[in-house]
Amino acid sequence: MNIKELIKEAKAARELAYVPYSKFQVGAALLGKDGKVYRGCNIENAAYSMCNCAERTALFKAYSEGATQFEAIAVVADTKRPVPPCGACRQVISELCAPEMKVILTNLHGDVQELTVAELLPGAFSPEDLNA
Ligand SMILES: O=c1ccn([C@H]2C[C@H](O)[C@@H](CO)O2)c(=O)[nH]1
Ligand SMILES: [Zn+2]
Repeated sequence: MNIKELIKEAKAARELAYVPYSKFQVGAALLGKDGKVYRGCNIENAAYSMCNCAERTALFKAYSEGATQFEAIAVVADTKRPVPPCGACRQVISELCAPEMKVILTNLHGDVQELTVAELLPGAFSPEDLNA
């Protein structure tokens, strides 16, 4: 699977977003090293703080099925610039994905920004910080 195909997967995931409050649909597609794709959409809740982003939906789906090694994640939304993941997702991605993994941010206009997990959240709080 190439980047273009992974973006297509993210767009398909976006169509399933449950967003009655923000009406802001986001899709993600996480490519496992085994070639499997884990799609994720954002899922909101009337208790707003319970909303879950597309990126974390995809990652939690993968981990819950035993997949922990990934090639890339693509994220798409209808934004002017390639959609920037929120701080919570940057933190979760930093811990659950390798620092050199590709992060592909895009939008419906076809703008694409490619970076690595390490670049997504410099100075992330990490498991090592728990060992005083
Ligand atoms: O990268 C992002 C940014 C926002 N959202 C979701 C959270 C909420 O449901 C809606 C508006 O913030 O978009 C994502 O899923 N991913
Ligand atoms: Zn997020």
